[in-house]
Amino acid sequence: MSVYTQLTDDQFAAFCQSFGVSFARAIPITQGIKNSNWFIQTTDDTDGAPSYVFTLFEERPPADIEKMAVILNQLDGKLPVAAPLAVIESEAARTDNDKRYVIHYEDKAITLVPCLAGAHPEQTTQAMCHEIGAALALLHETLQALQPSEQYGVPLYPWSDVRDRESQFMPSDEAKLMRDIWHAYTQLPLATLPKGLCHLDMFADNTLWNLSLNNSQKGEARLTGLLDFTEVSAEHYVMDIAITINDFCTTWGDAEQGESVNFDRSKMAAFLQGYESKRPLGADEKRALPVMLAKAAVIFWLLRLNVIHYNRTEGRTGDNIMVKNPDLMKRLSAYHWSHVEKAQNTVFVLLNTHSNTDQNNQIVGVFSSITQAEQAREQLIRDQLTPDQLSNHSHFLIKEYTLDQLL
Ligand SMILES: Nc1ncnc2c1ncn2[C@@H]1O[C@H](COP(=O)(O)OP(=O)(O)O)[C@@H](O)[C@H]1O
Ligand SMILES: N[C@@H](CCOP(=O)(O)O)C(=O)O
Repeated sequence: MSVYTQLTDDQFAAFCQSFGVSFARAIPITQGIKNSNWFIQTTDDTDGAPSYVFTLFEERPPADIEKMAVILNQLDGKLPVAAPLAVIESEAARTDNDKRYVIHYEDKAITLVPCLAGAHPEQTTQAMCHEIGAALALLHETLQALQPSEQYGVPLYPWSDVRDRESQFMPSDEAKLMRDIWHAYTQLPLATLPKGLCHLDMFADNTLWNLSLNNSQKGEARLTGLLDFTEVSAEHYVMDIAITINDFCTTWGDAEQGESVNFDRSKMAAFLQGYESKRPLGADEKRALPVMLAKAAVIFWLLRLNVIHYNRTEGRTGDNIMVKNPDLMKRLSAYHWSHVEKAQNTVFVLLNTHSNTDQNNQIVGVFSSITQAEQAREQLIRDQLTPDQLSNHSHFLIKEYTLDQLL
């Protein structure tokens, strides 16, 4: 559980009053690792269910949280988000265009948002991956209205500083893995990949779903909440896609399960289908995805090491501090990187098995991806064959080779 700052009931009551809410009880929230969160019951909550969530932002400065409030208001009505309540101002202070959503406590921002229904999923299904894919695409599209995006997003965290600090203490193979992935990322066409406001932390535990037994059995869990917009920044959409895929499409094992990390490629296909139902991906985004998946896992490997670093240096200890296991993200990075390396060492050879010039198969072309080889085969068939020959083109074969097989 993460509650870093302790507040008295009198403080809660006064802060809630600023938002026009009559405080009855604060219940610490057990999830979350960045901020202090409480469910708030009001004096009108006779059934005991809390109406609001009170957040004290431990890291982000109040100016960033004001930006987050604008973003949430932009998404409100399109996606299931909890937009912050406005501060009740005196008549003299209030102007229509000047609503405030944040109050301050010791230079930290506080917001009060409606409590959304639903629960965090312990497991995901293909249908849920499809739905979150569509929701993320809608988020990307909707936030395009806020321009220039850099002005609405918070600055990206300086992950390369964390990498430099942490990689000094890593075994050399882990530091090499991180370095190789980072290098491959810098080789992507970063200047031209589409960019805009991204959530950057859309993990399953930042989403809420209607998971009633009936719905789960029928595979009909519905998305009821998108949470934690503190990291929204201008970034490549494909990075946001990779971050979300990494969590939704992976089954994370705990210590008893040997900290296993099982990535499910059919869930990823469902996610991408959902995403593309709202925003089709460009060919360059698709090509970048395997490296982005590895880079996204590296970022969260570093993020978790960074939380441990700050807990240590700031003396934050105790039962109410939750940490997430960096090693799981390290394993996911290694898994994705092994796919990138395999793809880098694999070629797809298009062969004409009915060649007139030789008894052997004739090599028509060598391609770095199966898609390119298939496109070339289709083009060849369209260019060379008459319509009645089209049905019989099975002599064009595509074979997969590793580079060392060709030497
Ligand atoms: N509007 C909300 N409705 C319901 N639950 C919420 C809401 N906001 C936050 N929570 C709960 O609080 C937890 C922590 O919130 P989050 O914003 O993820 O905190 P942190 O930034 O510390 O990670 C969430 O995982 C969720 O369980
Ligand atoms: N989702 C991240 C870290 C941020 O945690 P949150 O609970 O504050 O969303 C992770 O899993 O490492």
